[in-house]
Amino acid sequence: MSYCSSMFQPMQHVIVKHPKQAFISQEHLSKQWKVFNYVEEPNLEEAISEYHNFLHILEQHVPHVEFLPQSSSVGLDSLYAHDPVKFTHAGAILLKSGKKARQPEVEVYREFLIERGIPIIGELQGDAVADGGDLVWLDDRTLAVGLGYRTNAEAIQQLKEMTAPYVDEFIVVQLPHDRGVEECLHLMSLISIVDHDLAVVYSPLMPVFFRNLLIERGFRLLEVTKEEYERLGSNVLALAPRICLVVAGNPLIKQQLVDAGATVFEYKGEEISYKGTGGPTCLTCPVVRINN
Ligand SMILES: CN(C)C(=N)NCCC[C@H](N)C(=O)O
Repeated sequence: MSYCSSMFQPMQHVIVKHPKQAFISQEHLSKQWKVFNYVEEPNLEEAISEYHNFLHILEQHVPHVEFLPQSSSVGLDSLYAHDPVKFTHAGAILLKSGKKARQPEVEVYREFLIERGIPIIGELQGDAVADGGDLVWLDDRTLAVGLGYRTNAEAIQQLKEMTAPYVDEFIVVQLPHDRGVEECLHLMSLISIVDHDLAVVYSPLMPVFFRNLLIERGFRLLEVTKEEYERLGSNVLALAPRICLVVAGNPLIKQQLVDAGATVFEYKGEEISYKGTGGPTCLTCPVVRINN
């Protein structure tokens, strides 16, 4: 069995978490949204309705969708199932979030993966911190890792050693300070790969060397505007090559994707994406994508 080491191959198996299990109740949201640095308090009923539509699209394309359980040890951000682990060709690496309030999430994942017999190939140790949102497969032998507030140099060293058998090129990408340590900025906030030759990017926050490297590798870059970056327009989930899922309200990038030959699905993501700064890639943890 080969696990996920791609951002765009057809998704076969994905782990998600339902907002009922992550947000729990409106009372809980009222107490917790500031603790987790959300833009505003999400409305639970609306969040459930948005998630229903999101899931409908996901289930039409992905044969195996699994749900993380509710747990009193984790908070609102557990909705963003992408971050506590990263899949490689051989199985999952357990991470430790650079956001302290998210660190307990990995224990729920450990149990979940063990129960299902999904292999865990490694785990960050000591002071190392990293979020799944900072690890991007450029192809199945090339891993780009963002070095910023969520992923530190110690984690990068450990990840490099752990992934050595499966990775020919390990690229470290310096992330900017931008709005500071409290805000969520992952490498995946700046790039979404939607096919072997197509990526959505927000270039103003990207180092020149990385942008040039993407072009040299044959990626055509679709540029997101500042306004659409703020609305998570650069966070595009590929369900399969050029089959994309975006947060509604990003017409410019949607049109660019369509013009580049992509099929684009959209979901309303005010409560489940915008308010918690987590787009469709953040809501999903792909376990298996078939290598075509
Ligand atoms: C894959 N990407 C970019 C993400 N997972 N981002 C979402 C994380 C949002 C959460 N409120 C946080 O602060 O961690």
